[in-house]
Amino acid sequence: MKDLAYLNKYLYKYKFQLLLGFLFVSLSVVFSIIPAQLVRHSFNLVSDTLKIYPLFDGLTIQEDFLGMFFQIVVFYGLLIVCMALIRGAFLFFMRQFIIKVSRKIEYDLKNEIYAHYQALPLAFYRRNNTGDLMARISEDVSKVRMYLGPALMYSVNLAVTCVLVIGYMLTVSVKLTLFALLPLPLLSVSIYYVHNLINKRSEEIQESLSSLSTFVQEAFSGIRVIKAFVQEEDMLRKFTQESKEYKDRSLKLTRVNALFFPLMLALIGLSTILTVYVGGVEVARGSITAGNIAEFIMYVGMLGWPVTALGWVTSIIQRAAASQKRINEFLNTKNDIVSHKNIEQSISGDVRFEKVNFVYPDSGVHALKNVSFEIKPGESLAILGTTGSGKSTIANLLCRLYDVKDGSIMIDNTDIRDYHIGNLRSQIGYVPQDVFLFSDSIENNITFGVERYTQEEMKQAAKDADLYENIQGFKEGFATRVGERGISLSGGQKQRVSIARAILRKPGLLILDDSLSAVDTKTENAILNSLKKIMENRTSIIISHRVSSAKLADKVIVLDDGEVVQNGIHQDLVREEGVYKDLYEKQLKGEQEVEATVGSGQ
Ligand SMILES: Nc1ncnc2c1ncn2[C@@H]1O[C@H](COP(=O)(O)OP(=O)(O)OP(=O)(O)O)[C@@H](O)[C@H]1O
Repeated sequence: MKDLAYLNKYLYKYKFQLLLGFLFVSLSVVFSIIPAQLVRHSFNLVSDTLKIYPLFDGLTIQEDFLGMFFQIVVFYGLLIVCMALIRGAFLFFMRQFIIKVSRKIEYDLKNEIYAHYQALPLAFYRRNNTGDLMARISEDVSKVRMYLGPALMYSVNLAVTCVLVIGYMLTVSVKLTLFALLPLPLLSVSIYYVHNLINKRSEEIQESLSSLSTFVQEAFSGIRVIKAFVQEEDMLRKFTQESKEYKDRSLKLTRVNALFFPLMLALIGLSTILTVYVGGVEVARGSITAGNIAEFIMYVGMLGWPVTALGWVTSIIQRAAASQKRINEFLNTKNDIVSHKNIEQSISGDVRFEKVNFVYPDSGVHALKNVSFEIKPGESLAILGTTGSGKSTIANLLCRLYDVKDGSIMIDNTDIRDYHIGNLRSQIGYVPQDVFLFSDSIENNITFGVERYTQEEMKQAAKDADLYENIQGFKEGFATRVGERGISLSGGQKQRVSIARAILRKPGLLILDDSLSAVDTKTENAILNSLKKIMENRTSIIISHRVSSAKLADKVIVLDDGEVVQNGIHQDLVREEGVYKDLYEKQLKGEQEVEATVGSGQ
């Protein structure tokens, strides 16, 4: 329960609307009690009239008496209808205020969680899977909203109804009140259990549904592999199995759901029977009137729903508390990548690694060992190495996706940890290894994150990334949509959109993390030559497996198992015995073989 205290700040924010909502709840209860009392009066009136009427037998006054009696009954009827209308209006305002507040808090909470997610470091995303992140911002927030809206509303309704109705019932007859209320706690407890069962079954269904959707989503994304491996039949069998699981669980829920209303009606019915029986005995004794029985039956009806809601509300609150606990776990996760000095300055691209050792906090992998190198503004550095040797880790550290703990990284003679993170990142053009394009137009993908740009600048970025000609070939040019519901770009085209995106920001530091792997050597050379012009007074880092990418760079470092094993310039390194020369010869031989095959037309 203490987890839900986190939401108090929001309840406080909307306190006036909530208080108004609670006022309307109370008024609606008052206006549901008045009709019951009017019914008692009219019942008593009818029974009194039935007693008096025969006394006027044979007198002319009997006709007038009857007329007056009907008028009064009609008057009572109209009054009851009016009360019902007024109550209806209050119920409307009650929902308008309380449920609206719950929706507003749901909106605020989602925004808060999303903003917090975005601030958290990459390590957080590696620890938690996407499904879990999504569940907390959607399902868990919805469960919390049930507490803020319906649960609060019905709790207040229950409290006011119980105080007013039971209070009044006790003044009429303590004995009748006790008998009438006897089955109601049973109702509350059984609804609590039934509702918990319903929740359990619903969660099972939710699980089934999410596994079914994951299955379908993977099957559609991987349709090429499925067709190539002729697995359609097998996939259909698995789908049918998942689907059957979902159906069976849904049927189980339907069975429990069917229990809800009969149970409620049976217990309220039991209350009514007890009221009529015990009330009848009391009327015979003359301690209460027939009107009292009629009004008690109405009271029992009025208490039925709030008492049912008590079981329901208890279960909602329990679930909301569990959900809020999960949300709080994420909200309390601290971002450990922080700057104390928050320096904001434009960088010229002087980069220095000084004895950097880096161990990934989540996996414990020692990715960089004593790495030192320096790049001057305007220089380009190629980082080569075998897979897993730590190349991308250098890019991660430069973008401050992780912070270095041992050794230091200096940019323009300032420790990278002293920069304002947003300011630093906005000056880095980072093209990650796994290219990501949004389902949007090519233009929006290129200009992502750049607020001001001219069409000319955007086109120039596309030209420098050797992409312009390709885009001209598309019917809608830069407005062509990519990704889902758009066209599919080739691997090399995607990489070049990503490069154009980085170039357009006119970065002080450009990092290409294996971003030319999907283009041929001719395109690779064209892009690297354009980059040379653009990056004249800036720095570029080209991470690659290919020597062809490295030979145009001013400097090369070779990594092996996190260590710098060679450094120098291409011309020297190809002569020096070592990894670089081996790689160069292997790749040269590969290229010659390809040329020979193409040349002989095989
Ligand atoms: N985010 C991460 N969390 C934990 N461990 C990581 C993470 N990223 C990389 N590693 C580990 O660190 C080591 C170096 O990885 P890195 O991605 O820097 O290699 P790389 O040289 O870029 O490889 P490749 O050429 O295959 O991309 C690897 O053993 C890898 O498993």
